[in-house]
Amino acid sequence: MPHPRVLVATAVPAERDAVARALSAPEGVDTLAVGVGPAAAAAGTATALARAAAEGRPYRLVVSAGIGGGFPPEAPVGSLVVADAITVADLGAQTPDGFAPVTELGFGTVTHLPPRSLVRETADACGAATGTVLTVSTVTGTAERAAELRLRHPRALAEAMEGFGVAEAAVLHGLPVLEVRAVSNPVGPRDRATWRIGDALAALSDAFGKIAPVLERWNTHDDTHDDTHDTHG
Ligand SMILES: O=C(O)c1cccc(C(=O)CC[C@H]2O[C@@H](n3cnc4c(=O)[nH]cnc43)[C@H](O)[C@@H]2O)c1
Repeated sequence: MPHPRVLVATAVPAERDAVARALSAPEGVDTLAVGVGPAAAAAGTATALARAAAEGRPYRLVVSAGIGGGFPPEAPVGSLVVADAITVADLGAQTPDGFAPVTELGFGTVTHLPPRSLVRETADACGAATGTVLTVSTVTGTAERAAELRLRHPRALAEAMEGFGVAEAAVLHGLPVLEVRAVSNPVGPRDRATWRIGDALAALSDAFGKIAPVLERWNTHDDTHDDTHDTHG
């Protein structure tokens, strides 16, 4: 069987291309645009993982990558964030007492934890901050919602729309997962004019030039902490 590979799942082709052009020896790392949002990300990633396994060339690591919103001041536009926790922020129920995550309702999980050693090595290689990256189905558009998210998730550095979906697919296949985000905009009041998508894509590409060797050599056995779930919401 050929050496198992790494799958990097992005939302859109522009992110996929930013990652792919940074890979000097792309034999071990595949890039795939799976669509925007957690459902498309989960479906696209799970399909790719299942197909690869059925063809006898399974993946050993899955990476969710792309642009994202950064919580100021810790994650300014143009900076990089590597998730040490991938948390879905809006999967639950609105109750008279506020938001209740699905875990409080007795279902599923809301957080996947990437392997510690992989987070550390990846962040060191590209100069990224590490913290929680939230997955949302609706891009935050007000200061009030940003504050609410930070109150609920004090370690959150960034939000995006795919990480948790990619992680669910990876865990289903028994694989470790990582999330890497290049910050294109602040999380807060919606102001499309402030989005720096080109700068973020350039930062994403630069980051993958530095982290590809880490991804290629990282071995699951380096870290056993890859399937622990935080149930705090
Ligand atoms: O409505 C807008 O103003 C707007 C402008 C440009 C792009 C969008 C998106 O919805 C892009 C979502 C896409 O990019 C990731 N992303 C980037 N920044 C954020 C964010 O602050 N919050 C959530 N997701 C973000 C996301 O992963 C999607 O793939 C909207």
